[in-house]
Amino acid sequence: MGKSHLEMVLQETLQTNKKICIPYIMAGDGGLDILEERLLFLKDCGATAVELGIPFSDPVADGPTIQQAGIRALKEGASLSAILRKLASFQQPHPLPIILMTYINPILAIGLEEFTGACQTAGVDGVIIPDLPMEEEDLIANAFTNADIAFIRLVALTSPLERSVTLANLSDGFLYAVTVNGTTGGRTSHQLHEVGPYLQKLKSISPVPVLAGFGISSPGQAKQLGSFGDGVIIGSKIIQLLQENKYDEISTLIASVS
Ligand SMILES: O=P(O)(O)OC[C@@H](O)[C@@H](O)c1c[nH]c2ccccc12
Repeated sequence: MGKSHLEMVLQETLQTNKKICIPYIMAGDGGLDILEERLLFLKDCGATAVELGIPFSDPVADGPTIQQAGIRALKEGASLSAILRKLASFQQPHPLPIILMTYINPILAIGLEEFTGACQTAGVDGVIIPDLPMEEEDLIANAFTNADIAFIRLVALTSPLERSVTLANLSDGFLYAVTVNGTTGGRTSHQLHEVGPYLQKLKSISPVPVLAGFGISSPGQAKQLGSFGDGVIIGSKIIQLLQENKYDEISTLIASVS
């Protein structure tokens, strides 16, 4: 596979000695009509790419903030198909690369081929599927490779080294390093004596950039965790600040990473 749009944008950021910041928002939270505006806003804040959550009824990896955002989005009628149709209606290329974060069920419900085709039409650059174990990914991974969609793998603090190496080598675009044992959501601190060496180790073995995610909720944390690898992903805090209309704080949080 040639270098994807996502890979190029990430590389450009790192080449200018900046860290990568990928905010996560829930598609359809606040209605799908404000999605385009939010993408532009995040771009203006200096985000490198955006991780766009697909609301799902059984979000096993998510804490309360994202669960609530998912419930709001589902009430607004947001579904995987509706979100892909909406993205397809925006001007392309999108202001920044779009990575869908979806559980596997919604993909299987619309069908793998239908999904990859709709992602291409919608200008989706990458996909994260947190409940698809490496052992069961073959069919799906091949479909993404053929469609030129980056399939981003996750590693956990508890992943044995050998497994992390395999995942890092498989991962397209970047490697998502989960920095807590638990669900998504803001925490005031991380176990840095454990997380620091974990991120540094991943960085030393990974051919793609390593991004830290889960529990980052302040500029200080973002800077600190970003410094061990290539950048960070911030979800729950961004969702909370959007909900409170605290746009300046979002801007400060994203700017703190680079
Ligand atoms: O919300 P946090 O703690 O900042 O974590 C990032 C996260 O929101 C986003 O990447 C994400 C949302 N839901 C997920 C499920 C699994 C893995 C990752 C995610």
